Formats: sequence, C-alpha cells, structure tokens
Amino acid sequence: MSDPLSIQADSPEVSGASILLDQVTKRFPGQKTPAVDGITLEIPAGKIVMLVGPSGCGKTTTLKMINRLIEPSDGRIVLGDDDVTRIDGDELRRRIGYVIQAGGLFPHMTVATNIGIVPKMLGWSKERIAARVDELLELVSLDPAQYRDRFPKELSGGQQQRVGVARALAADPPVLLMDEPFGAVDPITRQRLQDELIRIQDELQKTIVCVTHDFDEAVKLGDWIVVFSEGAKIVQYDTPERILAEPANDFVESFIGSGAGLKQLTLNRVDDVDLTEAVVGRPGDSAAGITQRVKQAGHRNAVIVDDRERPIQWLSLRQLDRLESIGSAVDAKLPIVGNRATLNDALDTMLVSSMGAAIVTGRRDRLLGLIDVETVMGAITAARAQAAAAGDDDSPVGTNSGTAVPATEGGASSGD
Ligand SMILES: Nc1ncnc2c1ncn2[C@@H]1O[C@H](COP(=O)(O)OP(=O)(O)OP(=O)(O)O)[C@@H](O)[C@H]1O
Repeated sequence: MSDPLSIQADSPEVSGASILLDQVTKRFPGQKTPAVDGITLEIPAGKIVMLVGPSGCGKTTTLKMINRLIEPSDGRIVLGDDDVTRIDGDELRRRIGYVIQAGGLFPHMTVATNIGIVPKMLGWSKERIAARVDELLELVSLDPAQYRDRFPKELSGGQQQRVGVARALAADPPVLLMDEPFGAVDPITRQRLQDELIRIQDELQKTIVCVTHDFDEAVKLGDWIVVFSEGAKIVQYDTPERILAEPANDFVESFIGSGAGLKQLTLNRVDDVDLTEAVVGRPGDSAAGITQRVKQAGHRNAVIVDDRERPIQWLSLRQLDRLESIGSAVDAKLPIVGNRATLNDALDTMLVSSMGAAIVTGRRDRLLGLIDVETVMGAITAARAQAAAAGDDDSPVGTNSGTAVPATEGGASSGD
C-alpha cells in the first residue's frame, strides 16, 4: 500500500475498516501486572463490538490503544491492511472518531465549531465544513438552524452527546471508538441515543468499538461482545445471543445478571416484526371522513401526521366524534418508538400508553405503522427458536498470548 494512512473500507457497502490488535500489551510504570496482557482481538469491519468487564479490567486501556491515546508497550495495531502501530498518533486520531461520556465538547466553541474541528485541521474549505456540519446535525436529529450556533452549555445532556457523535463522524472516519458514551444521561435519553446510534450505524456501517459497564447496553448495541476479566483477559467473545444462551462460565453468567430471558427481548427490534398499517389523517381533514376510514379498517384510532409525515396526534373514535375537523396541535406525549428500538423498549412504551400499542416511526421521525402487544409476544417466541438454531461460523478471533482461547467453540470459550 503506497499511503499507509489510506485506510480502506473492506467492502463497498461497509465504510468501516477492520481492526486487529495483535498480541498487544500495556504495562503502566510501577504496575506489577500488565493492564492489558498480550491481547489478540479481531474486530470485523462494519460491526459494533462492545467491551464489557469489571472496573479496572482494562477496557479503556484496550480502547485507547487503538487510537494510541495510550501507546502499547508491545504488539501491533492494524487498521484495514495497514499497520498503524508506529505512524504519527495525531494523524491517526484524525482518522478515528472518538466519543466520550457527555460528548467531551469544548465549552467555549459553538456546536458548529466543535463538529468542524477535524475537517478544519484537514484543511477543508469553510463552505464544505458548513455543509458537513449541517448534514451531521441532521443525521443526529438536531435541527441545524436551531443548534449550530449554540454553545454546549445551552444543550441538554442528550443533545451534547449527539453533537459528540456528530463531531466524531465529521471527517467520515472508518472507525469510531466510544468510551461509555451514554453513561451520563438519564435512562430514557440513553435508550433514545442507543436507538439513534443503531439507526446511524445501519446507514453508515462504521466499525465501532464501544466500552460500557452496562451489560444490557452491550446486548442491545453489539454485533459482538467481548467479556473481559482482569488484565483484559478475554473470557468470552461472542454474539449477544450466544452469550445469553451459553455463557462461557460462572464469571460471564454473573455478569449477565438475572433475567437472561428478558434480555433476549432486547435482541429483537421493531423492524423485525410486521407492523400494522395505521389509518392516517392530516390537520384540516374532516373528522367524519377519518372516522369512516377507521371503521372500514376495523381499527379504533387514527394517527394524525404533519406535512413531513411525522405523527402529531393519535385519536380514538371517541375523540374523533367530538371534532369537526382535525387541528394541528402536537401531542408531546404520544407513545412513539423508533423502528430500530428493541422489542423491550417497544413493550415499555406500550405499557405506559392506554392503547396497548405504540406508533412506530422511521427516518426523520416519519410514521411507519403501529405495533401491538400480541405482535411482540409472537415475535419473541419465534426469535427464541431461531437463536437456538444459529450457527457460529463467522466468529472473529479473540485470544490472550499463552492462553489461546478460541472466540467460540459452540458458544463457549473457556480456554479448553
Ligand atoms: N495512566 C495509568 N497509570 C497507571 N495505571 C493505570 C493508568 N491507567 C489505567 N491504569 C490501570 O490499568 C488498569 C486498567 O484500567 P482501565 O482504565 O483500562 O480499566 P477499565 O476496565 O476501563 O475500568 P473502568 O470500568 O473502571 O473504567 C487499572 O488497574 C488501572 O488502575
């Protein structure tokens, strides 16, 4: 390869590059045992790999050696086909997006300036940077006109985190590293941000390595999960489905915690089930006309959408009866789930709605349809049967030197 920094995508659809940690060790000065001990880890292009394990086991050190915020004491780091162990660290970090808790935004810079940092360093023109900033704000569901000139302190925690993701994606890097990205936000915001990351990843297919202490988050986001013990020893490297179904040993089992069955619910997404088509009305429509269509469809309610197809009201037959025409008020409390939300989240949303169902939206918050409790139950039964029959041919390698552990041997990787 002529330019060692031209990190190539592994296939045309996937914009991410594979990562290989090849027998990587980190010894901090004064430490008796290495923080990371001879780890070999293959991270497939275009996938999300979650690093989990107890506090101090070496997750963050492993992550930061990929962009060389921490220099490895030993071993090689390979991105795509390129050995990047010895290239200039600053140069490398411009090609690897990095997201930390609370976004890590510079407080004295506007949202636009924060997002534009790396493109500016790369010498992009002002116009190109401005266009990219707006494109990224749209991508993370923030209205550019409203947010580009704000300062971080004028944003909520979730919005700061979104800007953090936008900034990491600014120069379209093939790899995104995330360190407890959603650790500082409340559970509902966290769920939304996770859903959004999944949607963005569907679109962009980056290679994402993410540290979390939340096993549920690992199950929800990960294509693969690495369970570490002390010294970044890989105890199991497997799909969420197989870790839940066949934990390698008691250590992994204790990590999963109670309710492995319920956690399976987080493995299936709204997208995986057949949605019910909603009866749709718009502001200005006659209520009687909508009522007629609701009855014809055998439904009990209609979803009102705005001119961008976003749901703004959900009206029962009784509510429709009391109206002549439909208004344009926005009901902020609609039970809405994104199409990439897990069935677990969908169920939660349904339980707080009085309808026993939820409205499903897709890109740009557009209405896709409805999901109800019966559909979710049916899907869980089907998914369980499928997980039991799943194969493990494509498992990437995860080992520690001296204690070679195949990533998966029928789901277990306990070193035998
Ligand atoms: N700069 C440093 N100097 C010395 N020791 C360090 C340094 N950074 C980390 N360590 C040690 O290396 C080990 C691994 O730390 P690391 O931060 O990677 O763990 P972690 O799994 O990310 O933990 P947590 O979940 O608590 O963030 C710990 O024992 C830690 O104390």
